[in-house]
Amino acid sequence: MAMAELIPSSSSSLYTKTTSLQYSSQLSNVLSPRLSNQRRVCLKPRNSTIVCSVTSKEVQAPVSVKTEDPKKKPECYGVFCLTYDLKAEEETKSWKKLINIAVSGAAGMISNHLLFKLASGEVFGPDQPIALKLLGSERSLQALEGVAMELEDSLFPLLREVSIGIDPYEVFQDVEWALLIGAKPRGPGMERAGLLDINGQIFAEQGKALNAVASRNVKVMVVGNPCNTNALICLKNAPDIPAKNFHALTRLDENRAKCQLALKAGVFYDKVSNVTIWGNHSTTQVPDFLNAKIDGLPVKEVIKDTKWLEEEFTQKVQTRGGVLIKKWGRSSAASTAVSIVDAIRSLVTPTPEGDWFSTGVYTAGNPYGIAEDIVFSMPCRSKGDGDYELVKDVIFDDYLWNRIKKTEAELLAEKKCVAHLTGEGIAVCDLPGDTMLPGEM
Ligand SMILES: NC(=O)c1ccc[n+]([C@@H]2O[C@H](COP(=O)([O-])OP(=O)(O)OC[C@H]3O[C@@H](n4cnc5c(N)ncnc54)[C@H](O)[C@@H]3O)[C@@H](O)[C@H]2O)c1
Repeated sequence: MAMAELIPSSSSSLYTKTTSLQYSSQLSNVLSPRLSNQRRVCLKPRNSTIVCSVTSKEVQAPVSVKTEDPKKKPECYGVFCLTYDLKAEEETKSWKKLINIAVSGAAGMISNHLLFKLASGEVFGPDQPIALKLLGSERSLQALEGVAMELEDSLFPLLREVSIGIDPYEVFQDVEWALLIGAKPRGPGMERAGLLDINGQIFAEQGKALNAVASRNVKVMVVGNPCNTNALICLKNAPDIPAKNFHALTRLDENRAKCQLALKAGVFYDKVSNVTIWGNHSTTQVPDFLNAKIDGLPVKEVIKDTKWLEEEFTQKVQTRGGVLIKKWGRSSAASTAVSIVDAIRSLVTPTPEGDWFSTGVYTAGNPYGIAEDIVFSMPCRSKGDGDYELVKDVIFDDYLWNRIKKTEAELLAEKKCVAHLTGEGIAVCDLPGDTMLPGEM
């Protein structure tokens, strides 16, 4: 028999808490309305509290979720306010322990693709139940509710909890993964330095929040641009979390590079491996064709057109995002979400023998001679435990090394621009040219 209580929180608002109920036998009912003898009703009068109620033959219990003061505890949403006896479910289905995943910018375009992939089991596997903690901005709070409604209506069996909020200190509580997508786009006439500052502040605050309330082994994937330097700011503000746990997303660039190499070689893209993106997620990024392979052979043995590799290929990958915006009228969202999935899966599944993947990571003790104390995309391998190691057996030639130095110089300059956000003194911003982010015009 199910029961629900309406519990006043310490503040003026009310939160729904359905307490440790004998809900396990009714789980499938909730997830599968065809079988259900329950009915859930949610009402949100204009400018007021969302009121949900669950009714069944046995239960008539009001369930309430407030929205009045957005700076409060993250809300459980609708059907996700019901709690179930997960233990019984785990026993029957051999499910793993629930993991908490925070997604910021959850009402944005990338998240609109990503959240449904996460909830479907495509990312963490069909035996991994998840809780989604959605962080939005004040402006996007209502849209966040819309996202939560779509998640409800999708009836994902693995999605056990959804909560929404705008305070990272609330939303990041106990999270094991933090996918930091939310950021401000560069407005017309805004300098890159301005973007670094405005978004840097977001990531400084979120770093502090992660440090205060997240799992001590949280893995952080920074997507919001400029993502390398945002990741640096974030990790500097989270001193109690290993710096190694922070990533800047460069997997989309790797995927784009693989596609272009496949196209030129006339092979299907699954034949392309060992592609590294070195450096910054900007137009100084270096897609490495020297170490990449096609069908197990060095790219340069398959594509003999060095001019194409050095000029066209490199430039195509670097500017792909901008070209796509011109065609689409908006920046890449679906392929970015796919690349976030790829990036996470690369950390939670063992890397195939002989291959590697690119991710922007903290350069502490790197074997290549790249400047320390920045976030730089490099080749990595993982045992599938969420951790990674840098690949040692890569080669460099003058072309590759000169390009790496250029992207390194950009990241060192960006770092100086945000010194006020990393606790390293006064910011001095002298960027070597106003490079575009791949997602910009
Ligand atoms: N690293 C990459 O490969 C890559 C690729 C594409 C886009 N991006 C970047 O990802 C970011 C998001 O892109 P999008 O297309 O989803 O943008 P979007 O504008 O559709 O969504 C961004 C969302 O973030 C929210 N937001 C803003 N500030 C926030 C904050 N402080 N906390 C939480 N949420 C906040 C906004 O309200 C909005 O809903 C951008 O910075 C974009 O440049 C990175």
